[in-house]
Amino acid sequence: TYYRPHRYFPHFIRFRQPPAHMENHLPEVANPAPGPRHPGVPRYPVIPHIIDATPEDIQTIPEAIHPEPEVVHPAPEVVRSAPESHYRSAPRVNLTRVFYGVMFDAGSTGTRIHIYKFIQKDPVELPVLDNEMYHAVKPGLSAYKDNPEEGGNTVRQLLKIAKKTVPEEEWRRTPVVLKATAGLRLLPEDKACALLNEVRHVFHESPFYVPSNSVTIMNGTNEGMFLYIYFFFARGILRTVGILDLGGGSTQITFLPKSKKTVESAPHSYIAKFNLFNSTYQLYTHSYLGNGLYAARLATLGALGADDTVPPSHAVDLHELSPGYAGYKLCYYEVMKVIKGIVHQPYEVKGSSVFYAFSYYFDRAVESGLIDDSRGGAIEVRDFKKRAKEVCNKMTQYRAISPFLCMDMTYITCLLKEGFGFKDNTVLQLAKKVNNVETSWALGATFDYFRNLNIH
Ligand SMILES: O=c1ccn([C@@H]2O[C@H](COP(=O)(O)OP(=O)(O)O)[C@@H](O)[C@H]2O)c(=O)[nH]1
Repeated sequence: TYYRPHRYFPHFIRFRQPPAHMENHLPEVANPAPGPRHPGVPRYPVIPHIIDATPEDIQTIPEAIHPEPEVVHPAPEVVRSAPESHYRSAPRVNLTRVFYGVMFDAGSTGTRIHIYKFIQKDPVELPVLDNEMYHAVKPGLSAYKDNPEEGGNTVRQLLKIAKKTVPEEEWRRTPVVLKATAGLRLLPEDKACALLNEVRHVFHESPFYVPSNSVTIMNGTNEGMFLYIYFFFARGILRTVGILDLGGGSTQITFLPKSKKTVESAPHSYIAKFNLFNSTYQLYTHSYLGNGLYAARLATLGALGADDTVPPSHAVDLHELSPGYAGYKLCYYEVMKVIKGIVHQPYEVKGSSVFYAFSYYFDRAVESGLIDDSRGGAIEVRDFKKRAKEVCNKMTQYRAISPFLCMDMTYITCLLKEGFGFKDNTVLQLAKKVNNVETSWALGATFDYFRNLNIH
């Protein structure tokens, strides 16, 4: 568990209210539409609309579609002193509101809770993230597919942290939301439903506000898009950034295309649109289900079942399965089967953009000694390849670190080169945190959820 006090929304960015007709069309979340107030439904501070996700029906918009958000100089933080008579005639109203949001990330390899505290000084400004409490448990919910009650217990444990973090008087109006990713997407429907129902039950037992549809399986497009939104707030820039995310069950690629050709040559469903600061943005984003690191291991070993994303504990490396069958080249040949013909090569990755790479890209780069755990760092695609060769050809040296390191490093190299089509010299910026904030789609999703909860 850790507690991260920070304010990372660039406070110089003022929000401009988008047109009222803009609606969110997130397919998997049927959030309550703003409407008449219902008894028992908490009221939230006015949160400006920030995201418009419309995965389908994209029109090509002109090349210059990516304006920088308007930068407005900050209003002075310190309130100037006024004569006493002024206070008497016009007392100052404190518009500052504090509110919380609890987002669960039910991933294939673990369940994580993000407890966000927001401060909004003015209803027309974007709220500022004051701090975040984060805790993760392993394994993920999908590991409890045959025992949903146990899965529910992991969520119950994490909710205890939320109760300790959120002041009691705020519980009733603090929403709890869980979004599941690849682990549950890969389960048979009945098993996934049983787990989601159990979580719903646990949520309703809790003193928090449970919005309708607060427990869902998120679609891959939104996973990529919410991570992008997170990145925007963490970095304060939207231009020329690409993101690669490698989870246990799925892998995502998301970037803001610079070239019209990228949009035109991409499969229709890979282009998503959203609205931020009154501007429309088009993203290239896709999640490859079954191409996460753990799922790829199983597929390479020929052991992928429909409802498995985590290898059994007795799983062994490819080299152990086939004595004498060692070395980078042979491993590359095997993992290639998991990628070939599945992964689309966007037109633009051949260019010189820098891509940020998170999650298992980061973890494996650390384990193989390519980067430092605390600092992260920039490497080239060819560095993954070089280190993969070293690891595979010196298995005895690396086996103690991870018996799967050769396969994982080879898979990452193959995914980047043969899958997405990156050049050897493409720079990958590896990070666990951006501006001291751990990378997660959870923040983008929390903002989107709050907008929909904005019941007047
Ligand atoms: O808040 C988070 C959530 C996940 N991860 C990383 O994401 C990877 C696993 O993702 P997950 O289990 O969610 O896989 P998915 O279900 O998306 O395939 C691991 O490297 C985690 O350390 C992380 O760094 N921070």
